[in-house]
Amino acid sequence: MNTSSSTPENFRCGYIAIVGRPNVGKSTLMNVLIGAKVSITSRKAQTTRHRITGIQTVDDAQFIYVDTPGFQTRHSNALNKTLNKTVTNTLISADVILYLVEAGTFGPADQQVVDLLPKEVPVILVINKSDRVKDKAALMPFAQEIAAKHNFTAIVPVSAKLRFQVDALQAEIKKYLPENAPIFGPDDITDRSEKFLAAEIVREKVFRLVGDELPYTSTVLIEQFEQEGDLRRIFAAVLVERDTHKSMLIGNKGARLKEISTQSRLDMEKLFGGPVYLEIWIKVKSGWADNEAGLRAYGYE
Ligand SMILES: Nc1nc2c(ncn2[C@@H]2O[C@H](COP(=O)(O)OP(=O)(O)OP(=O)(O)O)[C@@H](O)[C@H]2O)c(=O)[nH]1
Repeated sequence: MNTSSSTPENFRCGYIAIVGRPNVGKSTLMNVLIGAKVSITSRKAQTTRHRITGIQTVDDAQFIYVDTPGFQTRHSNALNKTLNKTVTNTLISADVILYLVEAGTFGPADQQVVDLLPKEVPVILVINKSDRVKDKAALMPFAQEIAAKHNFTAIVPVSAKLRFQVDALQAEIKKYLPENAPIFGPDDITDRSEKFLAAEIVREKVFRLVGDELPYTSTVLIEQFEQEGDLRRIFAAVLVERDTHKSMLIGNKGARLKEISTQSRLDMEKLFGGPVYLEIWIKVKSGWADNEAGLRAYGYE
C-alpha cells in the first residue's frame, strides 16, 4: 500500500460499484467519472462482460469504480448465471453503490436489480439520461416512485452523455469513501492488463460495426500478445457460434473485418501510446455459452 508522505491527512479511498439493468449507461457514466475510456460502450445491451475497475485520483481521494455486467434477465444459460453471481459479489464488497435507472423508465429488469441491493451498503440512486426528459418537473414524481423501493442515501439526476451533474455525483460519492491511503498510483486508470483491454476494444468494435445482428455470446480471445520495443503485436480471435455470424463479421470482400481491425488498432495505439500490429481471426465455436467448463476456460469465473 502506498503511504507516501505526500498523502494528505483524511485522504479517502474506496470501491464504488455501478449497477443497473443492461443499457442504462453504466459504462458511459464510469468513463465520464474517471475521464478516460476504460470500459467499452455500445448501443447493444450486454456488452460489458467482465468486472472492470476504473480509477480516479484527485487531491484528497481515490475513487475505484467497479463496473458490473448488466444483470441478465432475458435468457437463462450458464453465462448469465455466472454474470449474476458476479453482480452480487461486487455489491457486498463495495463502500458505496450507484444504482442507475433511465429517467422516466422503470421496468421488471430494473426491479430485479433493486432486489439485489444489500441493506448494509449505502446506495445512491442515479437517474441517468435526464437529457431525454424535456419537462424536468416530471422527474420529481419519477424519483419519488423509485425512492420508495429502497432506502437510498441520495438521489442524483445526471446525464452521463452530456456530463450534466457528474461533479455533484462525485462529491456525493466521496462522502461514503472510508479514510484510507490510496491503493493505486496517482496516474493509474485501471488494474486490467493490456491484453484484457485489447480484447475489450476488439469486442467493442465488433458490436458497434455488426450491431444487433450478432448474438451477445460472441467473444474475443487474445491468442498472442508480444511487445518488441514500442511495438505491440497482437493476434486476436473472435469466437462466434455460427458460420452465418462469421460471414457477417467478414462482410463484403472482407470490408467489415478490415474496418473492425483498423478501428481497433487505432484505439489500441491511443490507449497504449505506441504502434500496434493487429491481426484478427474469426472462429466458429458452437455452443460455448452453454458450457460451464468452456466458460472457465475463457476466464468467466
Ligand atoms: N441520451 C443519453 N444516452 C446515454 C446516456 N448515457 C448513456 N447513454 C447511451 O445509452 C447506451 C448504453 O450505454 P452503456 O454505457 O453501454 O450502458 P451499460 O449500462 O453499460 O450497458 P451494458 O453493458 O449492456 O450493461 C449508449 O448508446 C449510450 O450512448 C445519457 O446520459 N443520455
